[in-house]
Amino acid sequence: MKIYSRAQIYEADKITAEKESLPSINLMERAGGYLYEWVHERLQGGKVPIKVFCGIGNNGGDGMVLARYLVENNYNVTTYVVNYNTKRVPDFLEAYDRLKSVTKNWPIVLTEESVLPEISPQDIVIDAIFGIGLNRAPQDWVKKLFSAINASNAYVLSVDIPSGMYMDRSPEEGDVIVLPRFTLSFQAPKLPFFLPATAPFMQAWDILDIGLDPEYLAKTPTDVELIGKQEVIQMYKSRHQFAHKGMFGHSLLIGGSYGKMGAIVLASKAAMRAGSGMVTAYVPQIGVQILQTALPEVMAETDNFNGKVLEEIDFQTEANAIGIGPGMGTDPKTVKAVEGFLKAQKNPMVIDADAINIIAAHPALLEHVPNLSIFTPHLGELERLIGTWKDDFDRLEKTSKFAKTHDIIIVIKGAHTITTHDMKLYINDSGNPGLATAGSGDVLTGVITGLLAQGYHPMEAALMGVYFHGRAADIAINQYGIEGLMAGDVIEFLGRAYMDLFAKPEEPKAP
Ligand SMILES: NC(=O)C1=CN([C@@H]2O[C@H](COP(=O)(O)OP(=O)(O)OC[C@H]3O[C@@H](n4cnc5c(N)ncnc54)[C@H](OP(=O)(O)O)[C@@H]3O)[C@@H](O)[C@H]2O)[C@@H](O)CC1
Ligand SMILES: Nc1ncnc2c1ncn2[C@@H]1O[C@H](COP(=O)(O)OP(=O)(O)O)[C@@H](O)[C@H]1O
Ligand SMILES: [K+]
Repeated sequence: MKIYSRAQIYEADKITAEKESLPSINLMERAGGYLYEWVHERLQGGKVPIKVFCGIGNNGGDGMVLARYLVENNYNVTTYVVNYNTKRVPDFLEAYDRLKSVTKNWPIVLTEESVLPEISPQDIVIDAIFGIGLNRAPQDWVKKLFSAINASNAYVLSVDIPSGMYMDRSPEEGDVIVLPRFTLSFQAPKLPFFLPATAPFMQAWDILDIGLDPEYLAKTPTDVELIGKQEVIQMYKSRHQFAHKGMFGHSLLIGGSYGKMGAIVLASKAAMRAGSGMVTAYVPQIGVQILQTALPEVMAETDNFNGKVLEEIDFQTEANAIGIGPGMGTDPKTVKAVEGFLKAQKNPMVIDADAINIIAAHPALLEHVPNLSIFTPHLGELERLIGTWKDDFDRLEKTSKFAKTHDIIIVIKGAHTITTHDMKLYINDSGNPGLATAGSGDVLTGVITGLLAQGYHPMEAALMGVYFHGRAADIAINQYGIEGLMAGDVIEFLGRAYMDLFAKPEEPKAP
């Protein structure tokens, strides 16, 4: 699914109005109408007090249209104009007039001088104060209103985006954002819905299709995409009946050290479950027995030393894809081995954990990393690789520039893992906090390596791998719960994640 920028949303709005030869207020009427349908479906005429807070821009206009529908349908509504600016926009004014024409209870105008209204926990609050147009810090009295809404314990429904949330920067000290129970966003999700500093405000949300011009939406390329089941289905290649293991590639997982063999065991097993025809693990001698006992399906290769860490990386396996890093450590002998290894590589590979740390500490090695290699850092590893950042948006910009400069793919792991290549961002839509457990990153490395070995393009392997990893965890928590989930369980559910691609949605239960 495409995620549009603010400029693209405004453009879509303009083009839709032009194409339909309708005044832009009609789009606002449509948006407000859909908001009303959503609310009405849930309240069914109930007399709960509804407080609609409207700004003076188009977001406020949407709120005004909703308020008018609520008034016309005899709901118990009080409407407020949060008059934060003298520049009331024309469509807002029109919607405001239309509301005033249907009721004697005109909206209450709030300014800096006003006493803010009491909001009780039984109220429903509609937050239509700021939408995607917020571009500077609101005045203190407006922030006080946001705080009062948040402190009220009322059910808060935000229109389009929680007021106070910016489209292009994370909150800073002193910023206040409305914390809604639900957000109804128009047409498509927005980037901040997925970023660590702002996603916690999006506890629950849905998209309202307000009919922006489908042609414009379809043909406009976006810098950001959301990757879910539909996108992964397009990349998936099914197997034919006469397939044999030689057709699905040989994965080589390099890593492990004394006390950290589990990481490479997990990665190797995950590569098998992801469908790699064969898997070999290249580990220090100390780890061979552990690996062979844990995973009879996986072959082992080892170095010619007898230490606790890898001291050389020299293998016979003719691998279709290599994943390096899990449990490997950063011993100086291993660093030397990685240097030698990287200089000999030509094909894209998966670079994780200590392999990232080694490259971060020896940036000259980057020039030997094959193009389109996939780095899978968590935020700590990413910072070592690219340096610090100001906020979530700055991190995305710096990471995508770094990936572009070195022609690599970077998978930024987190609650919403974001993959970047060629200045584009791909946000993953699967996964849950059950994955916040030791070893789940190692599993991801194995899955991506296994997909790469099967001949998927590195971008497909990265996006599909991240999706399947998260989806497997989503299915697994039905059995293990979020707290109970372990990395090894995710591997056991990878097959189910594949099957789920084509699973029919459950039939609704008979009444
Ligand atoms: N486009 C679409 O497809 C559709 C959009 N729709 C709706 O429109 C919403 C976007 O509307 P919007 O552009 O009018 O912006 P909104 O958030 O209402 O802010 C109003 C203005 O406030 C100003 N301002 C900013 N920060 C400020 C501050 N701190 N303190 C004081 N003032 C501040 C700033 O103007 P400025 O003063 O910078 O000129 C800004 O323009 C969108 O979220 C959705 O709900 C739907 O109707 C249907 C289709
Ligand atoms: N709250 C969360 N929601 C969804 N996925 C998560 C969450 N926390 C962690 N993950 C995922 O779990 C994995 C953790 O990887 P990593 O930090 O490398 O763990 P480890 O080093 O223990 O293997 C990543 O794929 C990350 O995206
Ligand atoms: K809002």
